[in-house]
Amino acid sequence: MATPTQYDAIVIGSGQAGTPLASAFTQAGKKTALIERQHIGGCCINEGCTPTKTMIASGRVAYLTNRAPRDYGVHMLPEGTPGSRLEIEMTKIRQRKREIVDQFRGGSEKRLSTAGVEVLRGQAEFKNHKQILVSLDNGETQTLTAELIFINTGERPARPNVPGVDKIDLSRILDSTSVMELAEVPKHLIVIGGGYIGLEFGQLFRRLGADVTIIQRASRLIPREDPDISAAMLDILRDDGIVVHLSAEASELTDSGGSPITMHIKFKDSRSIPAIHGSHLLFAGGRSPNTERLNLGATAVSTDSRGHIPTGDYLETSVPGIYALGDVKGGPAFTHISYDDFRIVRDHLLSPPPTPGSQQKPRGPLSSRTRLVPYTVFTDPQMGHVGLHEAEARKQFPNTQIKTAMMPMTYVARALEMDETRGMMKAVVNAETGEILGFSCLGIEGGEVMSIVQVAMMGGLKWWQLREAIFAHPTIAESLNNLWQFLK
Ligand SMILES: Cc1cc2nc3c(=O)[nH]c(=O)nc-3n(C[C@H](O)[C@H](O)[C@H](O)COP(=O)(O)OP(=O)(O)OC[C@H]3O[C@@H](n4cnc5c(N)ncnc54)[C@H](O)[C@@H]3O)c2cc1C
Ligand SMILES: NC(=O)c1ccc[n+]([C@@H]2O[C@H](COP(=O)([O-])OP(=O)(O)OC[C@H]3O[C@@H](n4cnc5c(N)ncnc54)[C@H](O)[C@@H]3O)[C@@H](O)[C@H]2O)c1
Repeated sequence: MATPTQYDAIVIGSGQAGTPLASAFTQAGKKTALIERQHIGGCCINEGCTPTKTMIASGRVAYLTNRAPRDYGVHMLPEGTPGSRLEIEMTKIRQRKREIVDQFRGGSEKRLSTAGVEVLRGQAEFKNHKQILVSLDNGETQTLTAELIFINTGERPARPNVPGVDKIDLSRILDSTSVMELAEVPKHLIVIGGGYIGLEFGQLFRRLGADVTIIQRASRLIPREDPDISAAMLDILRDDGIVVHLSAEASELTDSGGSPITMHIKFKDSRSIPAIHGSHLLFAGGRSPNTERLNLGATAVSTDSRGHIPTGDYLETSVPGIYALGDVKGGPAFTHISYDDFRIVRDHLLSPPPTPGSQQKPRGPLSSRTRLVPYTVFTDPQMGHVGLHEAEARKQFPNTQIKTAMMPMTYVARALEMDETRGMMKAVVNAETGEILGFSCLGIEGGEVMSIVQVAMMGGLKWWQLREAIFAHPTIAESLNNLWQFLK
């Protein structure tokens, strides 16, 4: 048997943490191997954030084009004549998406090559807690060994588990990756799952002209969010013409009659509706971790009931020297959190970059437990959130007076001027100290508004300092002066 090749560090998976980590280790003079079985850059660049947000940009143009004559007095002539209607060129939308993905992936590949990282293309699995076997794409195998091993293998779409799904033509059953490769707009897209993926794609395809029905098992959409936000999101999607069934599950799928997909729906209460018919089914019911092919049984690395790898505050697994970063550790499943996992590991195992003018680290000791977690759902309007939701704050601080401020976007001058008044803002504060504990903005540019409050939270500003801050007029940000009048 060939002697294993010795490295200082092995990174499995070229996700949002593994890619910069491999570069940082190599640049620190450590012999590092990065093993990737599919695309450099992982999910975000290839199948997640980048392609979805590129296509969602087309959806917004379609939305505004539809509203242009009615709401903004903007006309494209000739109009009102037979044949004047919005036409969607799905292949052009898809091509734009492919080009942006290629550009972003190429950038990642170039950065790795410039850093001098040794990239192995193939599938990695553990032989023991210090050795990795790689089944290379060229059919050969290679064994590597290192004192430090980093798992950044991410997640993949969970398989649809609806009875009858195996009888449906496979080209009609889509996940978050294949739905972006459609050459035509589906006639009627049935979306299973009312989480971020279901909402972003459901709204996109509605805007491109599809009938869309969302079937959500939970009693509300985006159930991890504040109930007030979920309710406002439901209003927005219904206003867009999307049919939403809550507390509902597909009980059976059949391929019958003129429609390719017939779905029978079971509600948690006594409601019943006739079967619905769709042209395509998008399964957006969650994601599963890529751990089952890692042969973790050859190590003592623990996994939870769903296959995620739990870690400590500094991302070490149950085995010293083996770390897990990104979605594979069980969330929060966001690109910027995976990237921050890279920062945490870098700062603990390599020297952190110096902070100009100070001996201190930029954020104090980095840890996955103490960080603020912001995120944005790219529906339109966006839903940006940072920190605690009201219920979380009340649970975490039972003996503290918690107050909330809720303001509809109809109170925001800039939103009125733009005729984009759907949604609301909600802030959660410690009423005794003035500390801002959490903030959500479901509204036009909600992600950007949230980021302003995030920076205020990072700087320890009290809510009244935002009330008195001078913001340029008329920005959406200036509504952070007015929000606090609703505090109770
Ligand atoms: C449709 C969609 C939209 C999204 N939109 C957003 C968004 O707008 N904003 C946001 O913050 N997040 C978004 N996300 C989530 C985001 O993409 C992930 O949180 C992010 O990519 C972090 O992933 P990661 O670093 O854990 O690993 P990943 O990016 O998933 O990379 C893991 C890599 O490991 C490789 N791999 C797996 N197993 C092995 C093995 N055994 N051997 C070798 N290689 C292996 C895989 O091929 C993959 O390249 C979205 C996700 C989806 C699906
Ligand atoms: N903008 C962003 O940041 C963004 C966008 C997309 C995805 N993501 C990340 O990807 C993760 C996965 O997203 P997701 O939307 O797939 O998962 P999710 O877990 O957020 O939502 C899935 C939803 O589907 C429902 N569901 C599951 N099985 C069902 C069934 N059989 N019938 C009806 N409903 C069912 C669940 O109740 C749940 O609300 C997110 O949690 C997020 O971290 C982020």
